[in-house]
Amino acid sequence: MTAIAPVITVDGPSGAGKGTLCKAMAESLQWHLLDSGAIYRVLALAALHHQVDIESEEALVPMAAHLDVRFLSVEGEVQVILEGEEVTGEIRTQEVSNTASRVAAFPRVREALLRRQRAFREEPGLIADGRDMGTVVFPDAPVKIFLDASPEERAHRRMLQLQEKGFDVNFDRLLSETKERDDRDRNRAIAPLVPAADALLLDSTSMSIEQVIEKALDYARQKLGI
Ligand SMILES: Nc1ncnc2c1ncn2[C@@H]1O[C@H](COP(=O)(O)OP(=O)(O)O)[C@@H](O)[C@H]1O
Ligand SMILES: Nc1ccn([C@@H]2O[C@H](COP(=O)(O)OP(=O)(O)O)[C@@H](O)[C@H]2O)c(=O)n1
Repeated sequence: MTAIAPVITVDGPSGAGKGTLCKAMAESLQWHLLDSGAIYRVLALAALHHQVDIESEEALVPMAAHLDVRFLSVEGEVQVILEGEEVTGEIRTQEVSNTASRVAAFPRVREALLRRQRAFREEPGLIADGRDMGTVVFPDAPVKIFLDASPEERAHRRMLQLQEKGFDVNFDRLLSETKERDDRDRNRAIAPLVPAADALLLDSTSMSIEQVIEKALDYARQKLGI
């Protein structure tokens, strides 16, 4: 019997620090990384580029099934390529964030992306970042973490992050869009944002990045016996 590669799932709302934590864990353990949100973002961008109706599940499903996306690792950073074009920065705009959470609410769109996400599971292991990694995509993962923080703290982090990238942002608007997106992610009928029953809950509101990484790595090593 072939052993299946282990997975560490990290789910949580926008700005909780999932991407930062997953990157650090992948580097520390030398494991593969799946940024599932980037796949939903790329689908959203493709729909916007091709002027596909983002309210139409019918139109989105074939796009999701045939999405021409590649993730390239260049000097430790992941580049996102859609239909041959580099879109790493473009998928992080507020418009794409909001569109991503709309297209992600359609059951058949999610279904069409499942196999693609599971294909990232390879030896020596995978760190999977998203909303439903521990509940739907990798329910048998031996290590599950649900990372959270207050909406205000998350919007503040996202504001600093966007400002650093040169975007002009307004805190109040960011906070209301963050809350709106969380509500949509938490209340959708399919794969809602909810901690898996066996997930470690980590509230990072008053924790530094280093503290979060240390706590998560200690937990994962202890669970995996490595
Ligand atoms: N514990 C923390 N304290 C302060 N800032 C943080 C913390 N964790 C992450 N950040 C910062 O917050 C921003 C959003 O983090 P990110 O990892 O992209 O979140 P997510 O992937 O959950 O949306 C980044 O700029 C990151 O550096
Ligand atoms: N596994 C996932 C990952 C993302 N998503 C959707 O994709 C959107 C963007 O995800 P993301 O992880 O890139 O968002 P941030 O946490 O970076 O803000 C989310 O708001 C979700 O609606 C999802 O539904 N399921």
